[in-house]
Amino acid sequence: MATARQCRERPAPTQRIDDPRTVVLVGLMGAGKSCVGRRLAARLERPFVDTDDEIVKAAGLSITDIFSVYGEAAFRDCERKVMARLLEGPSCVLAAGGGAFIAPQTRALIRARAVSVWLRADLDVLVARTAGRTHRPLLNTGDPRAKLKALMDDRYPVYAEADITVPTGTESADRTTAQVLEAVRDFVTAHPAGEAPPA
Ligand SMILES: Nc1ncnc2c1ncn2[C@@H]1O[C@H](COP(=O)(O)OP(=O)(O)OP(=O)(O)O)[C@@H](O)[C@H]1O
Ligand SMILES: O=C(O)C1=C[C@@H](O)[C@@H](O)[C@H](O)C1
Ligand SMILES: [Mg+2]
Repeated sequence: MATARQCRERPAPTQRIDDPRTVVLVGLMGAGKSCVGRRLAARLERPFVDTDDEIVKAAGLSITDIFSVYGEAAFRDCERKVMARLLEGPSCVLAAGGGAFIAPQTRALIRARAVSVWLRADLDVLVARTAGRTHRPLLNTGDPRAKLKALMDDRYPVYAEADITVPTGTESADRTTAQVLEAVRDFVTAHPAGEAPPA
């Protein structure tokens, strides 16, 4: 079963990839963008940056408070600006917020400057991984499963535009990280930086 403990496993050996692009992880809440992103950064010996943390720092408020005080539209505005700043900065592993890739201008920037990885999980996995946590305002409803299902229907066709898709389920976070690492290595070999992104 997926548990928070899996994020504290001992990291595997480092394995750098000689490619200047930032690796951006996208996917729904609970997909593992933060958990796998942190591990991937350690393995690639790159800085790890989490968009949600950067938004909290910039706003001086928790995500829950940004939603409740200013509303979701203001949060999305902040998210777009923070993503643009991070994508202009030094190469890193970037855990995007769950909705970041849905904004067309953010998606275009990611496509131009980064390698994107969709962590694709099914509904049961997402429900299990997000259960009992209160820091995700979109899921603080009477029926988080229904909300996740609605978001899947809206967003999965968009996440599918990512350069790479890695399925994630009941395997360990280390295992997912290893799969992402291998997929990124294959992608940058097939599509070197400086070439036009694949159609
Ligand atoms: N194979 C796995 N890969 C990633 N996370 C896993 C895995 N197995 C279990 N988990 C657990 O699932 C949870 C994933 O949560 P995480 O915060 O990383 O998701 P997220 O995609 O960053 O969500 P959000 O969009 O809300 O920030 C963590 O508690 C992690 O320990
Ligand atoms: O999927 C989303 O829209 C969100 C995901 C989180 O990462 C946060 O960015 C916020 O809770 C909204
Ligand atoms: Mg996260």
